[in-house]
Amino acid sequence: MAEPLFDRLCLLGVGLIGSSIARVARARGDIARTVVAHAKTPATLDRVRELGIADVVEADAAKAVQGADCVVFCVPVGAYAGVMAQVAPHLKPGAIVTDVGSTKMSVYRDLAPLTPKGVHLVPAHPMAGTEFSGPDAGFAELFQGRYVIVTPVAETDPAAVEKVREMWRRAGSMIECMDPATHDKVVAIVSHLPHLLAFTICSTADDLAEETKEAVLKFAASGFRDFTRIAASDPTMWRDIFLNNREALLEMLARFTEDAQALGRAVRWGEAGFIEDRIQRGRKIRTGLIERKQA
Ligand SMILES: NC(=O)c1ccc[n+]([C@@H]2O[C@H](COP(=O)([O-])OP(=O)(O)OC[C@H]3O[C@@H](n4cnc5c(N)ncnc54)[C@H](O)[C@@H]3O)[C@@H](O)[C@H]2O)c1
Ligand SMILES: O=C(O)C(=O)C[C@]1(C(=O)O)C=C[C@@H](O)C=C1
Repeated sequence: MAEPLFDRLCLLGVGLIGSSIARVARARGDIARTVVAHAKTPATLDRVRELGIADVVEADAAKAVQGADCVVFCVPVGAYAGVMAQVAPHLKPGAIVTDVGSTKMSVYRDLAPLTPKGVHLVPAHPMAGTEFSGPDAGFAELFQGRYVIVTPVAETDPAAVEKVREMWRRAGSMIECMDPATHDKVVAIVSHLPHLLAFTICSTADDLAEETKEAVLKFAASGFRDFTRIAASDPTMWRDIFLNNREALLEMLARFTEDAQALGRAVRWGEAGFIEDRIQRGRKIRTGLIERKQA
């Protein structure tokens, strides 16, 4: 087995993503010698102890980061600045601070000004997840075969970037580097807008059920069900994502609205060719995704 990459890895937040990192680190043994886990609530801390997925479980964030050579923010992106304010004075000189947050410009905005000199900030985002949250939801294979986007900037230390890349390689992921603004645009269309649509379609169906006093959802077959899986995601996490990728999300929503209206217009005027073309494009994207997965 290769030497562990880190002596002490500290996870701030042990929900779906943090607990999956803890599990893969434990399963492999070559990511960290010691895994320290910090969470906000006593219930989560107790559960992490029961699950036995970390070597040290620490209620105090400042104590948790002490001596860690890598600290991973695994909390909702809206909590970053507050957590960093607690831990910054206690970070080891030369330590790497990385994260798993779904937005990346906000990470620079919230963490960079508080990061002590000599500590390396290397933001990252695993493109892997589920609709479940909390420490029980995690699993060691979550990152297997999935992309992780790392978003260094010109000043980022290349050696620190390489260590973060290697951590994700060992977790089974494929790594791509991207600038933070491009990242936020890409995820706005492939992740944030689909969630916004899913939350909205469920609310609309719910309103309709109230208006018609009919159990609309009783008749939901697999099309609507697919939306409800996404809509079951954690409210705090998604509130924070929407508010911290506001510009890119609103831009994609505006484009989507225009395109949806164009399709609506085609339906109104019976433009069969236009309608069929849109459906064909959807099928092509689905087929392409499946082919890429099999390749
Ligand atoms: N769920 C996904 O599919 C997914 C995928 C990729 C990235 N992410 C990102 O990963 C991060 C974590 O998401 P998750 O799905 O693991 O969420 P989660 O709700 O399962 O876990 C969040 C954890 O953070 C803790 N926490 C919240 N506020 C805190 C605070 N102020 N101080 C300390 N701990 C705090 C919670 O107690 C919990 O342990 C988010 O930033 C999210 O954007 C999520
Ligand atoms: O699979 C899911 O349920 C997810 O929502 C995962 C998903 C995504 O949209 O693809 C959600 C947010 C993350 O930042 C990355 C991945």
